[in-house]
Amino acid sequence: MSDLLVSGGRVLRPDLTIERADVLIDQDSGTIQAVGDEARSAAPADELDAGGDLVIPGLVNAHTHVAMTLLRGYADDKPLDAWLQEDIWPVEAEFTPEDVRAGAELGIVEMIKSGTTAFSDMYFHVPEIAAAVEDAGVRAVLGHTAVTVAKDDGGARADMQESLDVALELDGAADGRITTTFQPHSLTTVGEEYLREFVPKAREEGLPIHFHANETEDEVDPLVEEHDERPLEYADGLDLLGPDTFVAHGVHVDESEIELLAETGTGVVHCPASNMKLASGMAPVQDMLDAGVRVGLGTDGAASNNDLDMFDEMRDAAMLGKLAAEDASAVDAASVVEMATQGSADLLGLDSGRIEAGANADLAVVDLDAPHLTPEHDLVSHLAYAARGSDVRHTICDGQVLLRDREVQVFDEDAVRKRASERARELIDRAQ
Ligand SMILES: CSC[C@H]1O[C@@H](n2cnc3c(O)ncnc32)[C@H](O)[C@@H]1O
Ligand SMILES: [Zn+2]
Repeated sequence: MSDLLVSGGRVLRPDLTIERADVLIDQDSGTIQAVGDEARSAAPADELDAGGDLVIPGLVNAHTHVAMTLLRGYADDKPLDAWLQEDIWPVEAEFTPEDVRAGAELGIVEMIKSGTTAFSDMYFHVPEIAAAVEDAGVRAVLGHTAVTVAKDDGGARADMQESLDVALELDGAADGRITTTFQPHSLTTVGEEYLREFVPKAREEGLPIHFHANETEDEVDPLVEEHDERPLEYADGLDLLGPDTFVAHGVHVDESEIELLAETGTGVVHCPASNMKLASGMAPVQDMLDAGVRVGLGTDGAASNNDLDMFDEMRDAAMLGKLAAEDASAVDAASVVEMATQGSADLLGLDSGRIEAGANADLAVVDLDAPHLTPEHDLVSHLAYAARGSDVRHTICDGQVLLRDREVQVFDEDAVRKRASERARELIDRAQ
């Protein structure tokens, strides 16, 4: 048996208490074998020093478009609809499979370096993203995102079918590190007739569903006008809601929709940075938590954030949650740490996000030896408000060391950056 000992650190336990403990990992099964006294192994095959550090569950980015790293800083300071229609979609039409691979590798390197071990993605050329995930050793929930607007019937049906096919083909890839979702892009960009035809097929196949919902008022208002019901009521009528569904954003949800989310067990991925940058609005996160809605956290793509750092996202979620509730006690530090770990992992169906024997060995080790993390009154507060992705010293996923003393082990970081820069430049040249 091959084992790995993470030694000398303080460990964030599932109840958010902190304990001085070693963590023993079974690398063959990729799970945590023991935490604390039982973890002291006579001669582990490998050891990671966590002296003075905080060992936390690997962060889980529950909604992104990883290859959009190529568009970081390309189009800023516009609202969602204009940003997509005028800037993003015209360039995305030029993406080649190689571009998606280069963007995915860059995004994965960024996530590994900032302690994220799993992500849920919506994009196209998905086999390229899967190949990057396989090589990197991270976990991912992938899928092909279908859009039917501005397509003829044949093109629209082919796109919906591709979303089903990709989800069925890639489920379980990379030794089980890849799982999948069926992905209509949103309730306004996929026509009702296509949802009526394909959602039952996805349900029959037992596929989880991931889509954008209630992101902006400009999206909600025409849906209410057309269907004479709230967007999530419309979605429920199409069998889109349920415990196997998670929606991205959920900004403009009214009380009845919050109740519906809670009743149906539908998850919401809160994306605070993107919602602020595109001026989409403030999600009522504390109201959703109070109502028992399952809430996770995501960065959205790097073109609307503009990074994939989940520490930033925790801080943004706490800050924006207070503003939305007009209550400084709303969306507190513990809530955002839970959202970024167990909350997101739960939505994605992963046994990650908690440091406990039997769970997936997905961990990040945070170096606390920094002025901005001094003094140490409350380490959960530090995770939410003060720590940065660059404080991550080691990252482990599925029992394998992906980042050791801030060095990426699985990719040549410089080569990934160079390739992504070149591809991004050529892509923009082609699009103009
Ligand atoms: C067709 S692949 C996925 C699609 O989603 C686009 N996208 C990126 N960010 C958002 C967002 O906040 N709301 C809706 N759609 C978004 C991305 O550019 C791809 O085209
Ligand atoms: Zn998105």
